[in-house]
Amino acid sequence: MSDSEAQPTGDPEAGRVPDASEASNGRIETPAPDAPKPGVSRRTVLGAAGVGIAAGLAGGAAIGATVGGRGDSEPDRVVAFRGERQAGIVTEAQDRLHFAAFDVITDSREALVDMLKKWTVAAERMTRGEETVPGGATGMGEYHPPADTGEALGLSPAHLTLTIGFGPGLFGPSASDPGRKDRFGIADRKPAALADLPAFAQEKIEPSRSFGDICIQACADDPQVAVHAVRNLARIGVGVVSVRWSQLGFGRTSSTTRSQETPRNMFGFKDGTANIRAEDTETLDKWVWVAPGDNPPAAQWMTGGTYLVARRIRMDIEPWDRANLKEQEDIIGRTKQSGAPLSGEDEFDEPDFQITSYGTPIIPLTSHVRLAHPDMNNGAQILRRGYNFTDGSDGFGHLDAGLFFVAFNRDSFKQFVPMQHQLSRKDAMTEYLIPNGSAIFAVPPGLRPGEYWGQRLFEK
Ligand SMILES: C=CC1=C(C)c2cc3[nH]c(cc4nc(cc5[nH]c(cc1n2)c(C)c5CCC(=O)O)C(CCC(=O)O)=C4C)c(C)c3C=C
Ligand SMILES: [Fe+2]
Repeated sequence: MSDSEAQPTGDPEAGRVPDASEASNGRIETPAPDAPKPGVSRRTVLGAAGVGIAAGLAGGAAIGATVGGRGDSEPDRVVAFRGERQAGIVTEAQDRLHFAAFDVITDSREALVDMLKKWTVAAERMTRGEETVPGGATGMGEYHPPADTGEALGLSPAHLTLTIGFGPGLFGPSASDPGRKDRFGIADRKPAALADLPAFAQEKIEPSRSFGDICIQACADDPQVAVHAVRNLARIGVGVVSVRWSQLGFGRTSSTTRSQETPRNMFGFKDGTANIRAEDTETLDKWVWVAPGDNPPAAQWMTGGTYLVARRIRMDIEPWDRANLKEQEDIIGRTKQSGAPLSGEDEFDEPDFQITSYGTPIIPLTSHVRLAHPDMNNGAQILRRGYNFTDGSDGFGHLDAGLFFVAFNRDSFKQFVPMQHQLSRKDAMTEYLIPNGSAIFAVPPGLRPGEYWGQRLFEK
């Protein structure tokens, strides 16, 4: 975050976020002229400025958007904010998550759109490792609350991605508020696939951990960068939105590019082996991205987008830890050491569900991988992008640990929902799981230059 941009001044207008009246034709003009160019971290500019070569450096760098949208080869760790898709979906999964769901607390469409414009400016800046506004943390004068909270000053952009989604409640009645009106005149623009998730067997959904009108998924390789981003968006949104619930995640439980090692979940098993990857473009088109034919003209704003399902799944790790290794492996359907299916030898071997031993399937009928596999789900696939969590203990001697499950799919009611029904009824792992948070959001496509978050939804 920039000290170099800070222009110490007593002028309260200096570096403030432009408001809606300043944006011509709804376009957001994002980069401050003196801001580091994409691809140049705050730290780089700071160092370079010290020897007087900042301008040359800033002019020469480019965004490091690789196939997963993340520039691992770039030392500066910036993921492109704009593009055909929102970042944070096929972007190589970062190590940390701060996910926040907001209630919209105003009935004013103008106030909501104004906030979305401000959010866009701040979000794009933060993904570049900049303050929400130039000089926001310390450069706005002594007598004004800083426009950036400051805890990311000096930190790398850390591959921060900010992904926005809109919940069913934004469009009128929903599970969180069944009596709600169409406050923003957008009910006709609600896609059919943006409906509340049904109840599933064995879950204990807590409304205070569920639903939401808008979500922000902040992923980064530094937890402080992700938390700073959500905190500052919440601060900018005061009076328009309030945080309904949020979740921190500390270790990814999926891989989203072929170059990533498969991580492990809180059961100690490799998780993400059979996930869809950024490189699987045909599979993504089939199972993740919304196509023009999926929606009527009023909901075309979702074309190129996807639907995000979030589930907070507490894992009963203490009883799990007392289960023997064979029992654990039979529940998952893969070996703990290598992650290979019980029918194979290597992690990436295709599971063979036909093989039996003494008449019993080697991959048990109640195993997780069998029941979640496309063969058992009419071919359906989903892109998983979840995180581990531990939120202290429950007061009864157990860790409140689990998996914050995030999945992206083209139509949750044809993909996630039937899969989840099957798992919650038959999966042996269910005995160790307590899903207690649940939400669905429509995630629009990425932004073109000058667009703001939600523009295609709110502007006809
Ligand atoms: C409804 C969808 C799914 C939920 C909810 C879910 C929860 C969940 N999963 C694990 C651990 C593993 N899952 C694995 C594979 C896997 N899981 C799902 C779907 C849901 N999981 C799918 C579609 C798949 C892939 C199936 C396939 O095609 O083979 C695995 C195996 C490794 C891997 O492929 O990722 C593990 C391990 C936990 C712990 C959990 C809830 C807490
Ligand atoms: Fe799973």
